[in-house]
Amino acid sequence: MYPNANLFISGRWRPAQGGEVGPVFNPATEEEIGTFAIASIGDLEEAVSAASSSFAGWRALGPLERSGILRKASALVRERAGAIATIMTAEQGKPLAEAEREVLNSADIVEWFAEEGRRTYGRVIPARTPNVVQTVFREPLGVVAGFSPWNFPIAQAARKIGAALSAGCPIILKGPEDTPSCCAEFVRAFADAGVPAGVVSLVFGVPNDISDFLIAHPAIRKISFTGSTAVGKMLAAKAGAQMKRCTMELGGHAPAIVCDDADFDRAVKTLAMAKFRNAGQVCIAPTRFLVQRGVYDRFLDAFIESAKSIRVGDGSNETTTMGPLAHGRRMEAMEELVADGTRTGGEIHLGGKRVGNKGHFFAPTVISGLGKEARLMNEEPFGPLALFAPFTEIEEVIEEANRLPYGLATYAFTGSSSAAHKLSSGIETGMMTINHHGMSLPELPHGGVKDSGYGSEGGAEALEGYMTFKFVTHAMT
Ligand SMILES: O=CCCC(=O)O
Repeated sequence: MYPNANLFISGRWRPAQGGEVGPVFNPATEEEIGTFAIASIGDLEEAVSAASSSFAGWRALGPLERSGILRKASALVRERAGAIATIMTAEQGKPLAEAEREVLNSADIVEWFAEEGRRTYGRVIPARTPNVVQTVFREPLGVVAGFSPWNFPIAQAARKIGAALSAGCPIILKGPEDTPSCCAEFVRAFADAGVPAGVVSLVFGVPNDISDFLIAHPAIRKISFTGSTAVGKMLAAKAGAQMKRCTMELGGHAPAIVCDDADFDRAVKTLAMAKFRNAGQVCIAPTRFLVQRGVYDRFLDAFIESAKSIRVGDGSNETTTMGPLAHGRRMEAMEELVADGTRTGGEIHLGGKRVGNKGHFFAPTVISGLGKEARLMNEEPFGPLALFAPFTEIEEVIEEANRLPYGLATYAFTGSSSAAHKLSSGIETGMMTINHHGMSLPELPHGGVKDSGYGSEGGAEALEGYMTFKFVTHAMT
């Protein structure tokens, strides 16, 4: 039974003031399975007013008590993981096991922020003159507007809610309209754990209307957005005009570099898993497979074999290892990108087309020989497309990695510490994982450079984004 997604405002679950709703579809069947409430301006006004009123109390509660409430929320999420994962699979499509891992990972994220929020210390700076005390206090910024995406409908909400609340900031989260109910169930854990009214609000609606209203509102002090670079730039511009702090976790086009001396089997296994998890709808997914010439043909063949073993299907079926794309817009995007790729000389080794004629299923796809002008070599595919190209020298692959304006994640496999050092120092990237998949854990920084955004959604760096400093110098009398 799919629960329709309501708004959560002033500590109450309720429909939108005007009763307006939008449809939610199951991407595996294309059937309408429920609805989400569309917030009106009146709803948003109430959410901002409740959040503003809650700020002083939440801040005054202090890190220890806030931590206790967050730990309780995290425990509730763990207890409810099975039920929440079932909803996620129904509305987002990912296989049940992946959905459950995401829910548990989200509980970890909240728990980690609960702990780290207890360590938001200031500092004392020795003064140049006697009887002067110079102190730097770290204070919560105020009410946050968070915008979380449909690809990880809970994990990305967890990063924003966890960081904001542990820092002492109330948050109004605009959840993903394509996958609203699992996000609502996640927020329910905070409500049930005793987060005071107004400290967390959840809204859905017309994204542009919501961002226009929230970003312009004087009570909102910080924006945290995860999504495409195009939308991120738009929101950052609006926020910039209002002098508001932002964390922007945007698109990527990750290079996956495999050198001749890499641990071959490990590289194939790790990169195939990273490419096709969540049907490639992952901001840090490896996209450009840049493989050194000595192992290029063998690696391409082995990767194709690995991709062939993927079982595409309804995520609620236990044997499925890759679900559908989350909505029809992604299917159209895949078809257009592949058509452009073949027009510009790309060779399709595997997939390249939809699977079946019902549901948004797109085959795991491997393409090589794309020119640098191909859209695929420049635009984030956000789907199960792996693009292969050979390289000879390390310097050449660094240049190719840096060619695009993106700089989110980079993967590298090499047995040489000197090559690893050249790659990690030469590539403009927010995150780099060498010889394994080592990103996305709660304690690690998570963010990019260049058009991939700024700020961090993970680690101690994330908390910085929700705090400001106040310097006080005091001459004792
Ligand atoms: O899509 C971006 C997030 C990826 C992750 O948390 O692993």
